[in-house]
Amino acid sequence: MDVTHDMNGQKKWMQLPRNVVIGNGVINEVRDVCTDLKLIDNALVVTGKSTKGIAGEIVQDSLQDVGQNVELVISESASMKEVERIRKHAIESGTKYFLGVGSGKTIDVAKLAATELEVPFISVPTAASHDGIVSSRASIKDGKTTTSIQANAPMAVIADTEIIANAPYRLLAAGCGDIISNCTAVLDWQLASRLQNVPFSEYAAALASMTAQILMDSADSIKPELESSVRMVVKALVSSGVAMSIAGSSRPASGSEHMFSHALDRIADEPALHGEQCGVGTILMMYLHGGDWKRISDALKLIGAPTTAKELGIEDKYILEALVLSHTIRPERYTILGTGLTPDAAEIVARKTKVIS
Ligand SMILES: NC(=O)C1=CN([C@@H]2O[C@H](COP(=O)(O)OP(=O)(O)OC[C@H]3O[C@@H](n4cnc5c(N)ncnc54)[C@H](OP(=O)(O)O)[C@@H]3O)[C@@H](O)[C@H]2O)C=CC1
Ligand SMILES: O=C(CO)COP(=O)(O)O
Ligand SMILES: [Zn+2]
Repeated sequence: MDVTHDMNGQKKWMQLPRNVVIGNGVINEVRDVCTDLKLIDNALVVTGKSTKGIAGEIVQDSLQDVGQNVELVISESASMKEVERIRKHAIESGTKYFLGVGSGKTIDVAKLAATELEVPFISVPTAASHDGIVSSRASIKDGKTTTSIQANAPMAVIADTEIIANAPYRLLAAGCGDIISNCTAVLDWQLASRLQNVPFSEYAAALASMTAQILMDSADSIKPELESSVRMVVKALVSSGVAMSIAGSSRPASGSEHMFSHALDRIADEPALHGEQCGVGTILMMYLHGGDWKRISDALKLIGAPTTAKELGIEDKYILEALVLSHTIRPERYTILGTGLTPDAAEIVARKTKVIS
């Protein structure tokens, strides 16, 4: 079946970005892209504290240069309260479209505020840390709880490879972890389709898993400060985002390994980056699937992404607790975790895969 469903299983339109611009210096093409999309006035740039100076102000200035009214607002968290604050700001200033310029949190807040106001949204990532830069999903965090919400996909994605190559390499390596996690997400989806007859899209699943395989095959060419690496990762993130749009859910890119990451977000004192945790979660869940978990671990190592609790900066006890908690995170999403792991089973998987020692 290859129709798109929302979270309630109702049919809805498949949303894809219209323009995807990837390359060196393409931040200077933001205004041309906006003109092409007939977005000619009253923009709201949502950016982050550090990314304001890296890209937010460049976008604001270049749109002002062509006579647009552009406001800029800094977003510091991805909470619902923050979405509400920015939505109100947009209403008061007559915003006609949003640009999310920055990292994952910033893009999610801008994406959801734009969805609620039913105005276009343009994604301008300054890091390739996960596939939310292109997807029709927004992750909202309230306290320690993360909620994944269906939103409108960006109308355009403008990824400047020079800016992204200059971002801390840790963010790009995390993006690779998020892509590699498609391996177990697709296995979980196939399992749920066989056991519970959940809606399954062959096209979305094939695209998501092929994207992860290509990246793993090229793992030794992903290096810091290399624009060619950034291009490869951004294209893979776009493919993952498209797979989610085809599916109408995050199923092709989020399974048990993401549940493990969401569990860590809830319990760890200082969680690591989303993509880093998903990468380690993929090693663990591939072991549970009886698959080649070592290949996952080797690819992450080649890229320079964490493969152990120590490298994540998370205590072993939280890894074990998260493994036991993971199946409760999203009970409606059937995965290899089934009804859950016992504490002793969690310890075996974590030790065998060398995630803890
Ligand atoms: N919508 C979706 O489908 C998905 C959403 N998510 C969500 O995204 C968030 C995680 O996003 P992630 O990007 O990993 O982390 P963050 O959004 O937490 O960003 C990490 C840090 O990187 C900084 N940064 C970004 N770009 C640069 C740059 N070029 N140079 C220097 N610093 C930079 C940010 O600065 P600044 O302070 O300016 O922001 C921020 O401090 C979570 O809330 C997660 O739930 C995750 C996966 C999918
Ligand atoms: O992170 C995602 C895909 O990589 C989105 O998944 P969630 O639905 O788990 O938030
Ligand atoms: Zn993810």
